[in-house]
Amino acid sequence: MAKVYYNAEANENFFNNKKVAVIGYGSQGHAHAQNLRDSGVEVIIGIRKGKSFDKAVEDGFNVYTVKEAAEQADVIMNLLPDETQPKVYQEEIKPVLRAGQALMFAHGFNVHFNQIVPPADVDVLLVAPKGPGHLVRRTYEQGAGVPALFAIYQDVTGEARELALAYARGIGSLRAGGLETTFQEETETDLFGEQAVLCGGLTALVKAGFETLTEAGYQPEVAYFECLHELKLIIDLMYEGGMENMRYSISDTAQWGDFVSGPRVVTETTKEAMKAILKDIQDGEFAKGWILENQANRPVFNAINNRENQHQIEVVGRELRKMMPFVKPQQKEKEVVAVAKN
Ligand SMILES: NC(=O)C1=CN([C@@H]2O[C@H](COP(=O)(O)OP(=O)(O)OC[C@H]3O[C@@H](n4cnc5c(N)ncnc54)[C@H](OP(=O)(O)O)[C@@H]3O)[C@@H](O)[C@H]2O)C=CC1
Ligand SMILES: CC[C@](O)(C(C)=O)C(=O)O
Ligand SMILES: [Mg+2]
Ligand SMILES: [Mg+2]
Repeated sequence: MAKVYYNAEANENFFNNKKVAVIGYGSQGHAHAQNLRDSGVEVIIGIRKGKSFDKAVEDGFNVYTVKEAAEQADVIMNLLPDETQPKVYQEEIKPVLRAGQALMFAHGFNVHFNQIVPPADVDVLLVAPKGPGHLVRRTYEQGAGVPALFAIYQDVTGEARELALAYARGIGSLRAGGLETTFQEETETDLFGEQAVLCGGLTALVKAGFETLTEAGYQPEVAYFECLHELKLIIDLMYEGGMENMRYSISDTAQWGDFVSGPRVVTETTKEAMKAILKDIQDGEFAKGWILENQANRPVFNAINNRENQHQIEVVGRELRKMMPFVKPQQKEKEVVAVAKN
């Protein structure tokens, strides 16, 4: 089994007399910054003027431009969106990078696909939480954490590994476990996971189930509860104790249906499609498409996003959730609804 690192294996004093600049204050940025601060690390924020800037100030941080923050920090954690990182790096980080500083990422995309080529005299590493930023913060506050991968791309100071572990500890990830990897493995597995299983695979599965029921004449509200709402309850059981634990809790009828019908939905053809997705990731085809889509100002991304937000499962879900005050939107929902109405 791979070695898994926990709090005891990280140097809790590593950040004494060191300053961390968290660049970006979005999903991961706010979580890293607040968790590190609560772990006793001196954190400053580098961000453009706007919503995140105001939020970081409101949360009590010293907030600077990206350039100013990068200049005064020992460790620079790059938490801008992947697609904006190369330009901001070229214009605001690279000009002030000093030998011996550490340049960090939470995803290897730009380094692995050569969109950012760091100079040879800085440490380059990643600490990539395996979970959404808002959960990185929420679980930390609950005394738990989200597991993380860490990888060293360049170690000029001889301290990069110690930094990676101390950083992962500071954001709470070593409460759950840290695994060493490479930039290549983190990038390719992360892209594959989000496309084929966690986000793309899951939403496609849920929509197909919902559409199958509603097209057969069943009530959309019933289909919503069956295919989306209950998913969290089922996933919670898998999160807590694997598929075995979920199957222990469901009826034997459901378990038999799971065994005989699951493989009819996810077939060898599905696996072939997954292999094709993985190949596109490995040979850079997916990265190329995403970079070009951003250069063209995201026409396809925006069109699909609007269409998805208006899908019947989303419209019905918004109404049903209003009657479940315990299912509170914790972050984005208001903005998503506003976009869907436009
Ligand atoms: N989202 C997640 O949970 C995960 C993300 N990651 C990785 O973490 C990194 C950050 O992603 P994520 O947290 O989703 O990013 P978000 O989109 O949530 O946040 C991006 C932040 O960067 C700011 N920003 C955007 N453009 C600029 C710019 N040109 N100059 C200065 N600031 C800017 C935004 O500010 P503003 O409000 O002004 O737009 C915002 O604060 C990525 O590498 C991603 O792959 C890794 C694991 C999980
Ligand atoms: C699953 C999506 C993710 O990879 C993540 C939250 O880990 C991301 O890029 O947001
Ligand atoms: Mg991920
Ligand atoms: Mg990802």
